Amino acid sequence: MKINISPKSHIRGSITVPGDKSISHRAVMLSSIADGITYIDGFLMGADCLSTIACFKELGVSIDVSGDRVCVQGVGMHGLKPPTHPLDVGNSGTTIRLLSGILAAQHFSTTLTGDASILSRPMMRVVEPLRQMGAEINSPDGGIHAPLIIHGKPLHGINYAMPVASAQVKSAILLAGLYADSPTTITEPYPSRDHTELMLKAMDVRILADELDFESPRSTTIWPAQALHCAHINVPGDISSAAFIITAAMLCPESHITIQDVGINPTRTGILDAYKDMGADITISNRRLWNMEEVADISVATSRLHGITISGGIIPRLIDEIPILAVAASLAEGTTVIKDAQELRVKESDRIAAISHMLRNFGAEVDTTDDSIIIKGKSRLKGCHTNPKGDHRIAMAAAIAALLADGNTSIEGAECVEVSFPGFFELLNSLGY
Ligand SMILES: O=C(O)C1=C[C@@H](OP(=O)(O)O)[C@@H](O)[C@H](O)C1
Ligand SMILES: C=C(OP(=O)(O)O)C(=O)O
Repeated sequence: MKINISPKSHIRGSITVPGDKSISHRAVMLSSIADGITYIDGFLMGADCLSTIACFKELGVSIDVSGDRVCVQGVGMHGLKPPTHPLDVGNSGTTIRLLSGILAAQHFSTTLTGDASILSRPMMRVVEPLRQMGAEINSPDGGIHAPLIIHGKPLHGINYAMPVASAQVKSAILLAGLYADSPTTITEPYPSRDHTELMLKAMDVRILADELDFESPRSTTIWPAQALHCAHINVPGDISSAAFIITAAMLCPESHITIQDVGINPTRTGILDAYKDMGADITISNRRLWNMEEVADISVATSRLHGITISGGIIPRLIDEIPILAVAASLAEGTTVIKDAQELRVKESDRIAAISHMLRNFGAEVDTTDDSIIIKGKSRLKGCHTNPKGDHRIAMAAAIAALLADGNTSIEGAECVEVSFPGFFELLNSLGY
């Protein structure tokens, strides 16, 4: 599907964004292996989270969807059934990696596969620690890429130092650790999102993490569990989706927007910190807790931005927001340098290459290295024809750039936004004029 976008002069309104993708995945996974029924409200009906639901249905869990409420009839930690054919995770890295941790401990074998992007993403980062725990995981190339063939085994607790800060790897190990015969400790170089830990804690699992210090390694220990208990999960709005609207409001003239009920877990708010450092007019109000997750309303007004340099511990806290941050940087005064971002090379696409390709299409000045992006502001963006090649975050970043460019833009294959933000274009249309 090709979408045409013309510039907008104002972005105004009071809105909500769809549910958090990371929390939605975890809600289905954990309630499936919990005892009893769980109601999940505000679930993200995006393609990635629907893949997670489809996989658990194949594993014998009864899951009903009505509106944005999901009802999961938990089968207990040992109640999953062997699937009759390979499980398809679609485009979702979170699904394949977290599910690997659960399947490694089952009494049956499963094959996990996905789309072309998934088949090219690195899997050894989960295969290696799960093998250390006793799992048997194979693939045609020895575990480097999916399809993964997982033969469930009795697992042992391990002490594991993760080479990269990745919530998917950490969560896979924690989920396997639920089933192990002794405690498991994981240390990450910097804290990554901790939704799995908070949800497990809310389900009465014994789990303990170091105090949050964004610039230091963080260790987390999980003790084996007998059972998980849950009844209701309210999913907050996804800050990664809100970031696109926040950016549009900061950069369009005479704009003001409030986004209600957004998750502001501190392991996810790197984008707000970076934007504030760039001079953004952002206010957080109405803070409260939903199932141990912090939630708030975020208000943003048109802002004069300047370039910044970011590196180290903030990177995992805004990893999915770097495509849209790069658009903001192209319109900020001065240069922005994003360092230590090598993980972007192994997302749905090589996002370092994709960001620079997309921004150059709009006429911005961008340089890259193996692990960094350097953006020279302040460009005058020019409408263009661009193809995000199936990467939802690149497509949405291009759409926001298009609102701010001179002339019209067309985005090829724009339907990929459904992966994480169903209704994105409709929402954008309803906000500006
Ligand atoms: O755990 C999660 O829900 C996610 C973790 C991040 O990936 P990594 O763990 O690979 O950094 C992020 O990019 C992804 O969109 C969602
Ligand atoms: C990287 C992403 O997701 P995943 O790894 O789950 O495919 C993303 O949503 O930007």
